[in-house]
Order: sequence, then structure tokens, then C-alpha cells
Amino acid sequence: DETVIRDALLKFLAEVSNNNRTILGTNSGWNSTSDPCKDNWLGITCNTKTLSVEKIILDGYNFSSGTFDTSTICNVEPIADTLFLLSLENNLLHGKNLDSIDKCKHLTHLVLGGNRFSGSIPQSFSRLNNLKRLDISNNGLSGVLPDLSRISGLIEFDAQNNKLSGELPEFDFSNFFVFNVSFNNFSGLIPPEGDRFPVSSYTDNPLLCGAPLARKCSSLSEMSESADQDKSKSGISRNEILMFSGYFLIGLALVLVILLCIYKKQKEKQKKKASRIEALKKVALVDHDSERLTITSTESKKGASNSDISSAVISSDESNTAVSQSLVILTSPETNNGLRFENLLKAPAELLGRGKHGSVYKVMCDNPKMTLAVKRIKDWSISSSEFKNRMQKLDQIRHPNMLPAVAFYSSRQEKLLVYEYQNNGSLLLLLQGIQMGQTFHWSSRLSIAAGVADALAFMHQELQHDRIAHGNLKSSNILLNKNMEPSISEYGLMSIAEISTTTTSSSNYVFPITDENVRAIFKADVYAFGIILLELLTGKVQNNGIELASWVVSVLREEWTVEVFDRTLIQEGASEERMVNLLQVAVKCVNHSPEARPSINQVALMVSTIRDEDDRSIDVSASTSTII
Ligand SMILES: Nc1ncnc2c1ncn2[C@@H]1O[C@H](COP(=O)(O)OP(=O)(O)OP(=O)(O)O)[C@@H](O)[C@H]1O
Repeated sequence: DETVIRDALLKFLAEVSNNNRTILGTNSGWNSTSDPCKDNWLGITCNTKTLSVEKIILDGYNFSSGTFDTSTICNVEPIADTLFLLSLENNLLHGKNLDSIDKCKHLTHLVLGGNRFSGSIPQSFSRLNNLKRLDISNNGLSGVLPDLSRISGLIEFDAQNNKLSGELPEFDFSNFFVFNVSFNNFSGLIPPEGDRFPVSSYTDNPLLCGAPLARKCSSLSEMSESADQDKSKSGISRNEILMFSGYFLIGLALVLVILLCIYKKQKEKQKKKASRIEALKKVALVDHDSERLTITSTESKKGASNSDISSAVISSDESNTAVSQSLVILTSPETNNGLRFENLLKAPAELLGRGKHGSVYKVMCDNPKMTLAVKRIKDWSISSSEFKNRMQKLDQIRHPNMLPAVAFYSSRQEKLLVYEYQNNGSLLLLLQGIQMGQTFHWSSRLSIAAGVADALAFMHQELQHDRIAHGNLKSSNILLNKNMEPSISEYGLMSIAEISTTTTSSSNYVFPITDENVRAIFKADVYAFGIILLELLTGKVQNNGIELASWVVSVLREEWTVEVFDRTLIQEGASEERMVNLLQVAVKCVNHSPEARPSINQVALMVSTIRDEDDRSIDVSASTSTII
């Protein structure tokens, strides 16, 4: 069998690479003198006991002139009998003998997106009874789909960007977690429960109708029914009616697009005009007793986009000298640097981003020379005295992984919070970098997780009495200091009342404020930390953490745990055991019921134990390699 497997794999590679084996690199192992399993060929994963091939993953090689001949793999029994994952994503491959796919009958994952497969999808696909994930997106496939609804375990189907047509099979949508057939030519009614997925899953299929699309089917079917009745009289068939309706809809869409373009152009013109005027006048005027804080925007520099740069200059009303008293400088070391409100207000500022709770500016202060991040929150319901008390309370509690505010300003209309600017960005940026091929090592992820958990546990303990939780923990609020250690920003910015109105399942609280509700607010931080752990483990960032949590939980229910992990962690050789342990902690944190979640103290202990084990294993392997 070993020789048969090796020869078959080499033939498969010769076809996909168009006889250019070196495309996988010189150390890939793929050659006739080595063994795919024993010598760890690149992209091949084998069962360690039986040495049978279980996974073939060759994604993103852009083979371009090659062909995936399915028979080279699936007609070879020793491979077909054990292979459960085949992934050839983004390789620009042509397809050949796709109808042999059903011989690979144990496949649970078939990922063929981003290639040049054309023609229709053979019926044999519907005989892949074990399939859970099928990705045929971004190809040139056409014709009607085979009856994939026969595959009862299918939970992910990606078929977007093809030329597929006909009606959708009667899928049982209750099983699906991912479903996308957008940008095809499908027609007819979306099967029941298809509206579990958003419009974007169906968009750009001009003849598809029914929920969640706004296009109702009744009009089409009524038309075609009456057309059927009148058929003998008018001679117009149902298909013709559908075709004309299609033309009508396309025409309508074109008119709408043209109108939209005209509207956008006019809007842009108005915007440009407005921004020119805006640049000259004040955008914010804040009265605070006799003080006046004015934030004016300046016209963007040449070559920079007007909306992106939004460079702002915070300047004081120079005739007013009382201004400096309104900035409360906290007991940070910077106090000694003589930071003054006038200097802060005069310094040039650049908009970093607008979040749910306000905007953040990067402010380059000249005297003292320091770069600051100023969060500006408008119309915050908190009273000035409560805000002041809270800021002073927070200032007394320091943790190395917590970013303290340097100063703050408070008026009825707005609050300013001044932090030291952190040059190394946020955890969110690190996670987004993974998608662009940047490395984010397992050990760094673990130590960020441990640092954040530690800091949160400390803050919860110190601030339980004052009922101040973080309230808005997420990866964009975890910044990285100059040593690339995590620094949690914006602790305690959301008041209890604001958290209560947040309508996520993690923080859906009923008021008045009872002890139980206060406990739940702290447990909402635990939930948010769980989402951060899931982001670190999966490498996925989602706007809605609840979606990420339910995806992970569903994958675990299917018992294919390894599938949730970020592929780069597996490639790096991160310990599967410790990843699973951390995943178990994350799953406990995102439990729907706040009471069932562990306390952040328990979480911090579990995470640091995993991190310590990992550190020890590195030490052991380092000392072993030294001895060898
Ligand atoms: N002290 C800082 N140093 C460097 N970057 C910062 C600092 N504080 C915030 N940022 C960055 O500025 C951007 C905007 O921050 P902001 O807090 O407004 O966004 P957000 O976290 O998405 O929203 P919100 O906290 O209001 O829900 C984010 O990318 C954040 O990482």
C-alpha cells in the first residue's frame, strides 16, 4: 500500500502542478524516495498509528495551469478509504473526472473554492453521505445542483460566485451554520427556513425569490399560474413568463443602479462642499461654566482622503485662561511632565476611529513631548461627579496589564479621557493580520490571554464593591505596549445603566440594580473574555462575538474539535492538548447563563496553568535539544 499511496500522490501532484513539483518548495518532502506519512510530506496528514492518509491540504498555491484529476486520488483505494479532508482552495485549478468523487466516500470536508472548475456538478457529489462542509465557491460551475439535500449532515455549503442555475434543493436549513449561494443564476422559491441566513447569502440571483429576499414569489407564481391557464390562448409558456420577469427585474435593477449612482454623485458633491465650509467653522462647541473648549477640524492635507484623516486640532479659546483647571490630571508619572490642558488642546490630532461610545484621537503633544490617545464621549448620561469619582477610584488601582488614564475632562455635554498612545496597535490588528499572512505565535497568544485574565481578575477583586466592571471588553480595547504585552484600555467606561440596555444575550439584564444583576455585569466581562479566547484560538474576528461562540459550540458538538483552531497554529505545531484545554475554558466563559460561567479568578488560574505548562514544555524541548 505504501508504494501505491506514494505513487498516487506523486501523480496527483504532477497533474495539479503541471509537472512542477518544486512549486511546493524544496523541503516539502514530495519525492519518490520518501514516504508521505513517515516523512511528513507537506500538506499530507496521516493517522499516526495506521499510517493512512487522512487529510490532503494544499491551499493557496495558485497552480494555475494544473488540473485536479479526482480519479488520481479517489480511484486509489488505500487513499480513498481513509481520506476525510480534501482542501485545494485558491489554486486556479481545472477539474477533471469530478464524478469519481463519490469513491472518496469518507470525505467530511471537501474544499474546492477559488479554482477554475467548470461544467455541471456531477450527481456523485450527492452520494458523499458523510460530508459536513462543501465549498465549491468562486469557480465557473454551471447547471443544476445535484440533490445535495440527501446529505443529512451537511452544515456548511459555500457555492457563491459560480454560474449555477435551477432551483435550490430542499435543504434542511436547521442543520446549516454557513450557507451561501450568492452571485449565481438560481431561480424559484428559497426553501423553507432559508431565511435563517441573511440576504447576502442569496444576493445576485435575479430569479430567486422568497424570504429573506425582498422579492416575493407570489407575483411570479401567480403570473405563471395565470399564464399556464391562458397558455392555449396566448401561447406564452411559464418559462417565457419567468424569462420576461427576469428581464424586467434586471431592467429595474439597472435603473435603480443608475439612479443610485446619480444620487451618490450628488451626495458627494454636497459633501465636498459641506466639508469645505465645515473646515472653516467650528464643529464642536462645549460650554463648561465660563470655560470654552473648541474642537475644530482642519481641511485634510493634500493627497489624503478627507473623511479618513479628519485631522482635528483641539484648540482653546485663547482669551480664556481658566481652561487649564478643567483637565483633571491623574496621579500618573506623566503628571510630573507638566501636561497642561492648553498644550493638549493646541496639539494636532488625528482621528483613530469612531466606536460605539465615541471617537478616539491620536494627539501629538509638544510640551511635554508625548503622544496621547484622547477618547471623546458625547452625551454620556453619567453625572460629572459620578464620572469624577469613578476616574479617581480607577486611578488608585494599578495593574501592569491595565492602561491607566493620564487625565480626564468632564462637562455636561462631553467627557474626554486621555491615555498614553500605544504604538503597537491592538489585539484586533494582530488577529486581522493573520488573514494577511502575518504570524501570531501560540506562545504570544497564550501570554496575552494570561495577562488579560490576570489583570481582569485583579480589577474585579478590587472594584467588586464599587460595582465597576470593564463593560466593553473586546480585542480593539486590548492594546499592546512597547514590550508587546497586553494593556487593557477603557476599563469602567460603561456605567451599569448603559450595560443594562445592551441587548446581547450576554448582558441582557433586568433592572433595578440588585446584587444579582451586579454579579451578572461582572460575568459579562467573563463572557467577553471567552470571546477573546475564541478569537485567539480560531484566528477569526467577528463583529458579533455571539455568532463566533455559537459556531464554535456547534463544531464541538459535531466532535471535530481540531477544525475550530486557526490553521496556522496547527502548522506551527502548537500543542493540541493545550489548545483543547484553552478551548474548554473559553466554552465555559461563553455559557449562556451568567451563573454557570466561572469567576474571572477561576478563569485566570486555568489560563495561567495552561501557559505555565506551555512554558515548561518549551524549556524541556530546549534542554533536550541542547543535550542531543
Ligand atoms: N491608547 C491608545 N493607543 C493606541 N490606539 C488606541 C488607544 N486607544 C484606542 N486606540 C485605538 O483607536 C481605535 C478607536 O478606538 P475606539 O475605542 O473608539 O474603538 P472601539 O473600541 O471599536 O469602540 P468602543 O470602545 O467605543 O466600543 C481602535 O482601533 C483602538 O484600538
